[in-house]
Amino acid sequence: MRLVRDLVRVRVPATSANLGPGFDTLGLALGVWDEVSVRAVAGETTVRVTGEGAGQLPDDEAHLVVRALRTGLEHAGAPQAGLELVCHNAIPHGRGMGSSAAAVVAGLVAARGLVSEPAALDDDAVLALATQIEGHPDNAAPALFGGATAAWVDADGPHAAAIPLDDAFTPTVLVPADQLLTHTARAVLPGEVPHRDAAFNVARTALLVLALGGRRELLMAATQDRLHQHYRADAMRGTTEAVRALRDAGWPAVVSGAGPSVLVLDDLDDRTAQALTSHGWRVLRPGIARTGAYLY
Ligand SMILES: Nc1ncnc2c1ncn2[C@@H]1O[C@H](COP(=O)(O)OP(=O)(O)O)[C@@H](O)[C@H]1O
Ligand SMILES: N[C@@H](CCOP(=O)(O)O)C(=O)O
Repeated sequence: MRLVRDLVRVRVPATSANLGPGFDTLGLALGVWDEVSVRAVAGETTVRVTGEGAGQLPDDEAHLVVRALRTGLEHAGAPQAGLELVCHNAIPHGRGMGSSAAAVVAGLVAARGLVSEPAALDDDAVLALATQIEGHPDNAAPALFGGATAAWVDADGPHAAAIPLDDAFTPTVLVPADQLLTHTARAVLPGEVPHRDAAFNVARTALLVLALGGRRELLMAATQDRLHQHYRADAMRGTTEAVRALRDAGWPAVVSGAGPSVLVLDDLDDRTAQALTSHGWRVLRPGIARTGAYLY
């Protein structure tokens, strides 16, 4: 295996995981995109970042996209080289919009673009490596494939399947000012949950697949959760309050990923959006990314 290109560019979408009941399983690709260009060079690795994370991320081998790229090159049996990265980031960090999965998928897909036998880094391989790095497949799957996905892990590794999405489906994302890192939000989850809560979520997750396909009357019932949101409530009080108020008003709101953003599985009305903006929330109507990461 060798490197056949010295410059590749990748785009990768934001993702919202869980969608309420589908903890570590369901995910949705959103139309907010990070762009990374990668040049293989003789010198040492450098990273330039604009947009989200500028001035806060490592500018060397410690950068997450570089680490994922190295993992991809190693998996493909390709030689390592110095790397010159330019990252234009639009996905907010530490907000539950899958920025880390996007960075990992960007690095792995960039590695695919650089090597002589890209099949060594086909979608199965990228999903497996991204899941290893992330620890769960629910963001990596929609970041890679686009649309809505159900992801699961078997003895032979992670898999994903597309969930049919109603064409008229328009999500809204509410982004707070504060970050909450995913590993912090995962640390508060219990090791075990009551059987009745597991059964509760199984029912809602099944309903949600129907609701996403067009059975919108099921959306409120389908977005209930007992596996993660209430355990995390104290770590994101503003989010918990916003989800509760929105649901009381009839909006299918859930915590986006591990939070603290809120995902509303509908097109929020302007008046409510303005009220939230005046309380410090950024209101995004990103649309759905129907395709996942791609080289361009
Ligand atoms: N585009 C990026 N480039 C480099 N590192 C990133 C990028 N996006 C995220 N990260 C790293 O991942 C962290 C956020 O990941 P995480 O806590 O999983 O939150 P989320 O994925 O929900 O945004 C950031 O603080 C940063 O260390
Ligand atoms: N299933 C994960 C999803 C984390 O998503 P992120 O966008 O917050 O990284 C979890 O709930 O921990």
